[in-house]
Amino acid sequence: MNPHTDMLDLPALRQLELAADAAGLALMQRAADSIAAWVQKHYPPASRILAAVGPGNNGGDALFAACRLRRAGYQVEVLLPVPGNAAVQAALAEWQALGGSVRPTLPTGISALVPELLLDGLFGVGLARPLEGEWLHLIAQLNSLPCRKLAIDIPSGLDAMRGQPQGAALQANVTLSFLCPKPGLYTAAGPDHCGEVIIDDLACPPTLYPPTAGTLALPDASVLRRKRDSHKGSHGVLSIIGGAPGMTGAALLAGRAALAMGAGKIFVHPLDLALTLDPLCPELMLRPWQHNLLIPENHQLVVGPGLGLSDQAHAALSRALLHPGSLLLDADGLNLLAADHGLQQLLQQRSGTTILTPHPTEAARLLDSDTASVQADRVAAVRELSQRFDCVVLLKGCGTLLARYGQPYRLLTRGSPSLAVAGQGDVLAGAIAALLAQGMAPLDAAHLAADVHASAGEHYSAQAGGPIGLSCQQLLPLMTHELNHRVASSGVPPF
Ligand SMILES: NC(=O)C1=CN([C@@H]2O[C@H](COP(=O)(O)OP(=O)(O)OC[C@H]3O[C@@H](n4cnc5c(N)ncnc54)[C@H](OP(=O)(O)O)[C@@H]3O)[C@@H](O)[C@H]2O)[C@@H](O)CC1
Ligand SMILES: [K+]
Repeated sequence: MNPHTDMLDLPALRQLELAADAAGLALMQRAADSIAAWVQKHYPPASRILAAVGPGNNGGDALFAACRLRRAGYQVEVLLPVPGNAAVQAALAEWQALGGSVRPTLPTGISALVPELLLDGLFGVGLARPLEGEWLHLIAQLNSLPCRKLAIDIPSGLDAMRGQPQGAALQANVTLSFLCPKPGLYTAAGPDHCGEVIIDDLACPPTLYPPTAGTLALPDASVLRRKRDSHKGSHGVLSIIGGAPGMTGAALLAGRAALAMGAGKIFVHPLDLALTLDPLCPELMLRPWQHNLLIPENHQLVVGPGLGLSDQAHAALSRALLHPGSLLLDADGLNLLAADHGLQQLLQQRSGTTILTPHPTEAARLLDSDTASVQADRVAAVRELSQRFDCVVLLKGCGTLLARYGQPYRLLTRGSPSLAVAGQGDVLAGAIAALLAQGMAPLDAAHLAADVHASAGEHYSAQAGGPIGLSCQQLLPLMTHELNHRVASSGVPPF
């Protein structure tokens, strides 16, 4: 267990808290120390701080931190809307012994009292249901304060495991989270509510942690290191089936991305018979799809970019599912699969690994569900898909998730809205297949390719001054650069 990258399910997190309590670790005091240390690092003494204290231990963290900050000379106000639990009462006794008072509400029009920093300690991982009534009003009031906001453990109102606001959620600039990362900080609406995320393990010994459920740790890229004594055949072969009339660009983009990510040889089999050359990327070998097309076993096969839903597309997918090597299904490859139990049976009989790369709506079709339900619990959705289809699954969207049944799920912390444009799914499919072709294990290939893709999107935003206007052609060189960098910095450093 690495407490900075590994994640627990909620029952396991509760188990850890109990174990720490039994070991006499006084985690709440450590949490308060951590909050006070962060404030002292960023704000000079005498700064105005407002601590919003909720009814549970999250409130206890905030109020004990308020005591430390008052002692250190800060001007601290405490907002305590309801009487809290025993921990809050203990903190309150200390606060009152220091001469502090509390206010139950925020006055409206509080311009005289605007703090420089809000400590958000209303709710943490104990949020048990959607917020209602006065709590909604209070979150709105706090969000409208023109000051920076530090969320304690998790922005109040945000579901720590799912990343969804429950009625409303605090909009933080920084989130200081304890013991281990929580998936809700990084997926769905989490990143838009958390700001910068800092993990403090509170010096809790790794031996106390229960088994992990998921991880933020990235796969090692050293398997992609190249020998000087290598040739194009050393770097794998892949075939792409897709590119129906009107959608030929999708298959070409997948092929170009595979080239940018280092695949040795790339065949594109468009369903549009008129497409025989990519003039911008003549390295791609275009062989229009025919019903008797035979894909050699050693080819990594991608089916879906621009495939369409025609009878011909269906025939291409049926045949592809018999491919003995690994197979990646994307876009209409997934939509055809979702709509046909016969194809699903063929998938279950496959001997090679299959990777599914749905966006949330495609995932919903595969699960006979709807997009909102998938987004409401993205971790559950990706795990269920990987179990139901016995595949490696990559669920796109903010905080991309990956799962293979029986292994900890993986979660990407990187990403950029620059990638929310046409063609990026095709690029990602080609990129994953390229890493498979070069010998990476399927889950690692999908994970590393997605992270390189996400990082390249971040680099674009930084270079272009914002996320608008990214084309696939602009992204590919950034991906190549990022991948080379990952490989060069992997494994044992060279002399
Ligand atoms: N334990 C430890 O070792 C450590 C814990 N730590 C800290 O504790 C936090 C977890 O504390 P926690 O379990 O007390 O839960 P917390 O988030 O404060 O809220 C629970 C309270 O909220 C209430 N409530 C819930 N939903 C509600 C709603 N919709 N609307 C209104 N009320 C609602 C709920 O009431 P009830 O559901 O019982 O009615 C209960 O009163 C964690 O995030 C971290 O900050 C750290 O110090 C490290 C060590
Ligand atoms: K909070």
